[in-house]
Amino acid sequence: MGGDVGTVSARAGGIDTFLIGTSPAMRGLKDLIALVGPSDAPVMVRGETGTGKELVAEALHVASGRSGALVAVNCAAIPADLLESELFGHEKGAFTGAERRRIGYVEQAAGGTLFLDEIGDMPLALQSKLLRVLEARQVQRLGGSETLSVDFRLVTATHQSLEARVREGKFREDLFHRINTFPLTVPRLAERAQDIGAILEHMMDQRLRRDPRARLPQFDQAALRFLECQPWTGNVRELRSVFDRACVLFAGRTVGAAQVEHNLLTFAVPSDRYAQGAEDAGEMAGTGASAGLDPLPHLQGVDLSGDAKINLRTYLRDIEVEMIERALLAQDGCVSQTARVLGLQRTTLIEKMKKLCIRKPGA
Ligand SMILES: Nc1ncnc2c1ncn2[C@@H]1O[C@H](COP(=O)(O)OP(=O)(O)OP(=O)(O)O)[C@@H](O)[C@H]1O
Repeated sequence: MGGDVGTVSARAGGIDTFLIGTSPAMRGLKDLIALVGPSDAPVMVRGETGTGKELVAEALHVASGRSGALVAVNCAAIPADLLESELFGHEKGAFTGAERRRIGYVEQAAGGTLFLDEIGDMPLALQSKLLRVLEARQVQRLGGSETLSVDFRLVTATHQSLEARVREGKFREDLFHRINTFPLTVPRLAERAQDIGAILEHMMDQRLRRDPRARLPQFDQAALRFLECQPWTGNVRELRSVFDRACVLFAGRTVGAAQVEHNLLTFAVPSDRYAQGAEDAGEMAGTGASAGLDPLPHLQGVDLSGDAKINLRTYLRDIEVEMIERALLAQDGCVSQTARVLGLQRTTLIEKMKKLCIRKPGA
């Protein structure tokens, strides 16, 4: 979908083919979709931005078994003065510029589903009209005298608190109750982090379908664990942009936790992408200094060519201490999370902390 409005034709396969995830949070959501999908009652999909509310609307349409179209309208993206005629249609000559009859989205959704995204942004005057249409199941085009019966299933979505909009006088309470028969909340990505691997695979499949010769990045286990520990304030949309970045920066290569941290979560071009001569990351690690590449962060300023001696064991221990301390800080002192981020068993991390005299932050 995307954009202001779209008509979506039914997808082949069930909802599991596009609404990805088998975590308990996603399973709960899919069970509810299967339960309320076939009923005619209005559904309100809630959830933070980028959680997949539009996909849930699509899943509800598929689960409804309705043969008509899914018509998706983003109420925030259409200028307020146009929204009314876009939704309800108009007759020729209804207003200046109405050169021909227009069938509105409500009519287009007959026998199918009308998805009103960002319903909280709908102007108050239009809210009254929508309520009338929902109550009467009839619509009148602007400038028209005919009353048309319409049979559509309403799904709405919002990322804002409609209760707060009602309190502020910006959303009609009667409409709120009318459309809130089945509220469904799409969980944040951080609440279903275990689905990240499957969602990434799905994104890879989508890319391969578009371009069968695409060279895709491969996320290793440590990279996946690292991704699973992120806050994901932009939810799946943010994950998609990390994936898109990986497709450019690590096409056909393996992505580890360090690349995720340094190049994907905070955008930075990996040094071997703009240096000459390095063929892969392993080669870069081995020859970085001599090939004129940027050295790995911990080797910056270290001169291995002169007489200076380095105690490798002490050097590595310092790196280990620094990594553990930084990870503990980033994970608010949570040892289990820190162990996951570092790819260690919890007990191994505790042993290392004892041995290296590392305390939890604030302890
Ligand atoms: N469970 C999922 N499986 C696969 N892709 C997903 C999933 N959830 C979301 N996405 C993808 O994440 C992106 C954002 O999803 P979507 O537009 O549905 O979010 P939204 O909640 O409607 O966001 P907004 O509130 O900003 O409109 C889309 O590219 C969508 O395909």
